[in-house]
Amino acid sequence: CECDFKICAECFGDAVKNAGALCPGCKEPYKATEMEDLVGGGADGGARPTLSLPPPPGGAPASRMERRLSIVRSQKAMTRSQTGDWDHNRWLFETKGTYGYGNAIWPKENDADNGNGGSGGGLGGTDGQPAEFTSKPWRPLTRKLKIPAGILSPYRLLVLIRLAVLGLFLTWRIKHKNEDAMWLWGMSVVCELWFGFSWILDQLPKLCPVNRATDLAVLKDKFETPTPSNPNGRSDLPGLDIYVSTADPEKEPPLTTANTILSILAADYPVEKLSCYVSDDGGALLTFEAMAEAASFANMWVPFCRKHGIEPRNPESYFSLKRDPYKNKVRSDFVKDRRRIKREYDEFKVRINGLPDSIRRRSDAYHAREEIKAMKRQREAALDDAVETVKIAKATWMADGTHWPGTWIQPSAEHTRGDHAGIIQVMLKPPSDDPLYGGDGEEGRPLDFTDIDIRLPMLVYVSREKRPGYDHNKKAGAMNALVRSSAVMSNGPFILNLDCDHYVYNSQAFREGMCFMMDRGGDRIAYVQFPQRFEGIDPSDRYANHNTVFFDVNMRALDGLMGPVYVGTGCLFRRVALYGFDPPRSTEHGGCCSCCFPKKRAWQILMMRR
Ligand SMILES: O=c1ccn([C@@H]2O[C@H](COP(=O)(O)OP(=O)(O)O[C@H]3O[C@H](CO)[C@@H](O)[C@H](O)[C@H]3O)[C@@H](O)[C@H]2O)c(=O)[nH]1
Ligand SMILES: [Mn+2]
Repeated sequence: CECDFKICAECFGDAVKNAGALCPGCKEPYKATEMEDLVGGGADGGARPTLSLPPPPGGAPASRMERRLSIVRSQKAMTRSQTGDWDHNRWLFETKGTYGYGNAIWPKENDADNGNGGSGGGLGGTDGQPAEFTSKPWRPLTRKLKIPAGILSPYRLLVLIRLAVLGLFLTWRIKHKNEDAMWLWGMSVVCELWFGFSWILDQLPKLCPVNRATDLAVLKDKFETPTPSNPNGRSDLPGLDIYVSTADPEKEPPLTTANTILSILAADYPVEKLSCYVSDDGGALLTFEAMAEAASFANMWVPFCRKHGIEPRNPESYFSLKRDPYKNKVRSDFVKDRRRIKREYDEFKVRINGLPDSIRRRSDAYHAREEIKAMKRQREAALDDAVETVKIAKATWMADGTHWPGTWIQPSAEHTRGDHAGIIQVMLKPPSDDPLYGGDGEEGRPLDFTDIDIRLPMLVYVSREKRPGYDHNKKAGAMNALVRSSAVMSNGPFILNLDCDHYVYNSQAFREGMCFMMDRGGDRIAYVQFPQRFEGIDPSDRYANHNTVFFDVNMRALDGLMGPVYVGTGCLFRRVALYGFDPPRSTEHGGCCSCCFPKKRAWQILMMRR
């Protein structure tokens, strides 16, 4: 199959026998040519079974097509950010109605509420489907959308004019030597040449930026719709491991980390396929207990988000939204539920903020007890000797009355930041495979979660071992430790990493990322990166903290070339890509190659299957 999903020869043989078999990778029917090649090239040659494959689903009726595309509606209301401030990013790009496809940027309110995505989808206008969409015999999960020539051509022209001016200037500079100050002249020529060269390097990728759109409805169709082999319509999406790194509970408040975790646990992705790993490089009990609190609050927060389609699913941001929370909410008990959750969240905050104190008090109490014990023991052991003052290290104690293996508040040997044991603790155990519905609001349960799945994804706390004399490589080291530890626990084929101060703004984002990975030819993609958006920046953004040029111009432009650079966070990886294999072949992007050399390609596939 074109997606190169590897299956063993026998399974493929079976698939060939069953007419209409789908490739388990991209859920597309196998193409007849591949099968003929396989059978023809097989050891026994000869007998070719006649195959009756279903016709390619290219000519789907227009009404279905329309349903799959959501249409960008009024742009005016969207130019205000969630804090109510003027949003330059969006104004700059969305006024054309063509910007922002398939990215995690502020999901449209209507989509967020009806929950079934298409959030990235949409066409610049209402006119028909894009050519990329209709020309393919299969239904693509993603589309590449060209930037309209009206926007790009003037920009290219400007680049050309500047290039010409630059050329003229440099010739003038070189031709007009300054005899009085040759050194100065030489140096400025070298510098100007260098600046010119680096400017060209900077401009070239920008000549062909791309936008991408995902189609969440197709993803749902392919992976989550009941089929004969999957009558319950259980999700077939791949496992996803989310890594959150935190290093220091003083600089990175545990409340922020807890909010990040909550936004991940509440994301719209099959619960049994999602696992969340927190890496704590500080090895702090404070972070550990904050995560435990978050896990317990999630029992309420996550079903609440599912029930009412909350966006964003980070409680701190949600409760500080300036817009009307009751808009587009249909369920009559929303007001009551929201009020209740708000109160619970406030109590949760108080608990988290009280943790440092409670840990200290607890440790003091245990320490006093230990000291008395030690004193007694000493008195019994050496009645006559001169009694020395007992001195024991002041440990940090866990709630169950044992020493915390990580960093202690008062550092002592083997309990400092750079020297402590490894800790791994499952905070939420892996959920059952089938949905577990909550009960009504009675029996002590605060909210009515009838028909709402109340399962939570797995949550694991990891603090890697650290010893003096080793280079722990900061965040990269933490990521490595998580790659290894998650490999023996959930081993999700995809990995997404986030810093503790970043959260998932759009609950559909994981699905959107997966569209790229599961699309035909997606096996050649090592990672998909989300742009970063920032909150709490001053309204006029005088220091350009939104970093718009970087995320929305440079990175998109590089995407049109060979792919953007990795920026360190918010990145969805294919796990095997991190395992150090050779990159996949660089030729063959489908298109012309595959139609010119069908034979060769079929053979290649065949070889790999063997
Ligand atoms: O020993 C360490 C040090 C840092 N971190 C984590 O690494 C992340 C990023 O560190 P930070 O100091 O916040 O760097 P920033 O400059 O804010 O981060 C940006 O730049 C980094 C690289 O320069 C990227 O790794 C980050 O993803 C990117 O957000 C945070 O989650 C930290 O908790 C660790 O896990 N262990
Ligand atoms: Mn940071």
